[in-house]
Amino acid sequence: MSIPPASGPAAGLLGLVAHDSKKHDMVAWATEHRHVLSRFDIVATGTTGGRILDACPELRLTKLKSGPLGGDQQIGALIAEGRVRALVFLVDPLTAQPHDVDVKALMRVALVYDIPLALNIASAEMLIASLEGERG
Ligand SMILES: O=C(CO)COP(=O)(O)O
Repeated sequence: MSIPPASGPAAGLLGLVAHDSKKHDMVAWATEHRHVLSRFDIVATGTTGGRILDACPELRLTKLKSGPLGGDQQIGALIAEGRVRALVFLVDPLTAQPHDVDVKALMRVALVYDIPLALNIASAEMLIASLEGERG
């Protein structure tokens, strides 16, 4: 993986992650807001990132490992390093995840470092509206 350095007009990475049943919502959200997302360097778990890039190939998005294979932990590590500005993590509350410990750890580290964390589309809409306003 090659994560861009933390500098430039939109410093700080955006993290994008979605469980399988939420990937369609993530792609629709990213497509709708691609003009805002294009101002940022993005990191995403592998499958989520691939789906977003299929729809929005212009985005500066680094695909990490798939969530169950350590991708959630990679994003958590970037949060702990102070690299992540905000995280959209569309979780499936109705399906057990084999890597539930990783899911909880990612949410927990986002809380520990007090970064904006959107766990559903309603919150993701508010988050992106805030980013759009900030960045003009
Ligand atoms: O499992 C995930 C988040 O917990 C997401 O991983 P993928 O984007 O690789 O499906």
